[in-house]
Amino acid sequence: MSQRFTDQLRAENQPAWDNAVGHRFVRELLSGTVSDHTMAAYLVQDHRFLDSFLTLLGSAIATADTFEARLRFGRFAGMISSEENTYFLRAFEALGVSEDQRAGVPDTEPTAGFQAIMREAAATRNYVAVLAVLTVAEWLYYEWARTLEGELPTNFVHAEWITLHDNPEFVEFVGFLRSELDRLGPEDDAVARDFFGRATALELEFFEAVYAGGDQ
Ligand SMILES: Cc1ncc(C[n+]2csc(CCO)c2C)c(N)n1
Repeated sequence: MSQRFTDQLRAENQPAWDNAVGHRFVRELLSGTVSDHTMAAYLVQDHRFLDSFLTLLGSAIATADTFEARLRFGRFAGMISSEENTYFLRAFEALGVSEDQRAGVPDTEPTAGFQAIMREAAATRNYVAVLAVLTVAEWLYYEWARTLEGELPTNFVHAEWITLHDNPEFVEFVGFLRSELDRLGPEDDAVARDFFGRATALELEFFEAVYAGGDQ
């Protein structure tokens, strides 16, 4: 059997993919040893990621070529607008990060880069471009979350960030995204490769940026 299109894309983007999945931030998160300073720096940036991500999901709803896919994206958009946003707010409270403090933190370069690529993919009105960015963002997160060995960390800020990315609904959604990109990506190969590659590089840079400021 020939290799899945999404497996080819991932293979083409090693080692960036593997370096993101096995990043220091991921290792510290899974073992519950990530410092509050680092976790707060990460979550402040990631909360902004979520905003652009919803724009991209809106574009997926608009450009998908089947009713079933539109329904699937619609359900997912509802889920992340409720449960996931609540996680961020509870985490900020537990970490003692106020709304004013958050507002005073500038976007890191990878955060700005992600916002730009998500807007760019959405503006193409090309379902393949949208799928390529969404697939990286979801699949790569599932790939690190599933590497947990043993017990979840006791701190809910750590534990919930892991279970959000490794639970049956999420696994099903990653499978759906991959099958959509496997189905349509080969017809628009250059676009799929371009967006997939750039999004993977940004995922690695996003983790790197968390440690760039020192004082960890
Ligand atoms: C830089 C960055 N990349 C990917 C994700 C993963 N992600 C973003 S939105 C979303 C949907 C619901 O969880 C998921 C999985 C992230 N959080 N931050």
